[in-house]
Order: sequence, then structure tokens, then C-alpha cells
Amino acid sequence: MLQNKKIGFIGSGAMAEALIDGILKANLVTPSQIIVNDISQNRLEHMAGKFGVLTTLSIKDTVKAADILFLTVKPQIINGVLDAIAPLLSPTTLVVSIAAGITIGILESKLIRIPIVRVMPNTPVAVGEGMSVLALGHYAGEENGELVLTIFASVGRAIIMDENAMDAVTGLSGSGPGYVFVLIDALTDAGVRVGLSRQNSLVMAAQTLLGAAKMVLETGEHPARLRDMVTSPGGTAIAGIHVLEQKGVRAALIDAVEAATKRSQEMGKKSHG
Ligand SMILES: NC(=O)C1=CN([C@@H]2O[C@H](COP(=O)(O)OP(=O)(O)OC[C@H]3O[C@@H](n4cnc5c(N)ncnc54)[C@H](O)[C@@H]3O)[C@@H](O)[C@H]2O)C=CC1
Ligand SMILES: O=C(O)[C@@H]1CCC=N1
Repeated sequence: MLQNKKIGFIGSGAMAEALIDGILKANLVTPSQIIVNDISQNRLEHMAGKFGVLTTLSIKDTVKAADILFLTVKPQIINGVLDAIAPLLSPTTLVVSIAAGITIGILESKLIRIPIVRVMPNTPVAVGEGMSVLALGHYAGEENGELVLTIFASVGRAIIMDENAMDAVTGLSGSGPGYVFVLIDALTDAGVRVGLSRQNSLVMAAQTLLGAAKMVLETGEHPARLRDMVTSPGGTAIAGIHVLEQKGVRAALIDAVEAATKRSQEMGKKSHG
């Protein structure tokens, strides 16, 4: 499906790096099919060294070479990038934007009649365990959707949803790895506090999250039922869970997702103004 296709990236920061890492590990494309653009020579050298991909400081060369063009710059500068690429795009170039908060409406107002797919991935695409949600623009056909779905499904789970879910998706799965890394770091500190080595504690914390997440996905059981299986009457787990409930961890997580969702909504509004 992607044979002979060139994939361009405008912006080669954290998310572009995670995505390229994942699609190369999945053998979806070869490094010579990827061309990466950035304003930072250091970033380009890093990407060429790590992946063997083609790199260029020229936005024009990237746009001209790409059959599929990923916009992987910060939302705050996307308007300038859209202005720069608009006159260079061929009508058949498929544009994939992953910029948080930037709506298909904003993208299509600058890129007239161009097939666009908006995606909210997350950094675990780097290890083949990403969660990506796609929304199709008005000029993106079914085959465009399938192509982008193939790319993101090769690096984790990928689904197509209505665009109006995107801010919530950004608050939950897009930003979610950030929350989980905080949890793993805190659990590691906790292990150290009760006398474990930091090295062992980190592995135990991360593997525990991984295992619990896998159980939810593979058994299809409600997490509350799985939690009940851990809590023996008068035992250790319920003693720990009691503290989590007292400290409002559940409400804190709900508030975190809500705050990130609101921030995504604000970013879209700002960029439109
Ligand atoms: N980091 C994450 O977990 C996720 C990020 N995103 C989205 O991905 C996009 C990129 O985010 P990150 O990779 O985290 O940001 P980043 O700051 O790590 O990378 C952005 C890159 O763009 C480059 N850049 C700046 N101006 C440029 C220009 N005019 N032309 C070409 N390159 C330019 C920068 O030098 C930098 O390397 C954002 O829109 C963000 O909303 C989406 C999902 C998750
Ligand atoms: O923090 C951000 O704005 C980006 C979008 C989703 C995750 N990181």
C-alpha cells in the first residue's frame, strides 16, 4: 500500500521521532521513503543519525517530494506552516495533521480542496503501542482514510471518529502518556520509600501498569471487577486503595483530562483568531 510512496514530515520533534521510530520498526516503509524537514539543523542530524532518513532544511523540497505530508509542528506555529505549504502542494498530496486543537476547518481554510486527515496519536507509537484517533476532512476519500489508518494501526490501535471528539481524545489518550509517566515515577519513589532499589522499583511500577492495562484490554472485564480480584477482605490492596480514595486520586485524574480537553479547545480558538 505504501510501496513507492514518500512520507514527508514538517517538524521533526518528539512526536515525529516517535512516529518514525514506530513505522520503521513495523517495516511499513524504508528510511529512504521518509523525508524530514525542520528549522533546526541539530534535529535533522539527530534524525538522520538515528533512522537514516532523508533530511532537509527546505520546506519546499519536503512538500514536493511527499505523497503523504505530516504536519508535526506545534499548533502555535501551524498557521505560518500552512501559508508556506499551500502554494507548493499538489492536489493529490495527502496532508496529515497531528497538531492539537487545530481543526479540519482551520486546515481546509488554508489548504483549499486538499485531502486532509486530522489525527491525534500519542508517543507510545514509538514502541508499537500507540492510541491514535483519525478524523477525515471533506476532501479525504475512503482510500485516504484507509491509508492513514494503516499507518497508525501499524504502530498501535487506531480508530476513525467524528472530529467533534478530538479535544476529548487529546485530553485522554493524546496527553495521557504524560499522566501515566507521572504515575510510574511516583510509584517508583514509593517503592524506594518502602526500601526497594530504584532500579527494581521502576521495573515493578512500569510492569504493573502494563500488566493491569493488558488485563483490561484482553479480558474485557470492567476495571472495578479486576480491582475486586486484587482486594482480599481486610488485606493490603484495600488498605492502599482507601488512601487513594481519601486523597481524591480518581477526581484528580478526571480533572486532569478535563483541563487538557479545555486547553485543546482553547488552542483551536486561538489559532483561528
Ligand atoms: N508530544 C506529544 O505527545 C504529542 C504531540 N502532538 C502534536 O504534535 C505536534 C508536535 O509536537 P512535539 O513533537 O511534541 O513538538 P516538538 O517541539 O518536540 O517538535 C516540533 C518541531 O518543529 C520544529 N519546527 C519549529 N518551527 C518549524 C518550522 N517553521 N518548520 C519546520 N519545523 C519547525 C522544531 O524545531 C521542533 O523540532 C504538535 O502539534 C502537538 O500538538 C500530538 C499528539 C501527542
Ligand atoms: O501537550 C500537548 O500539547 C501535546 C498534545 C497532546 C500531547 N502533547
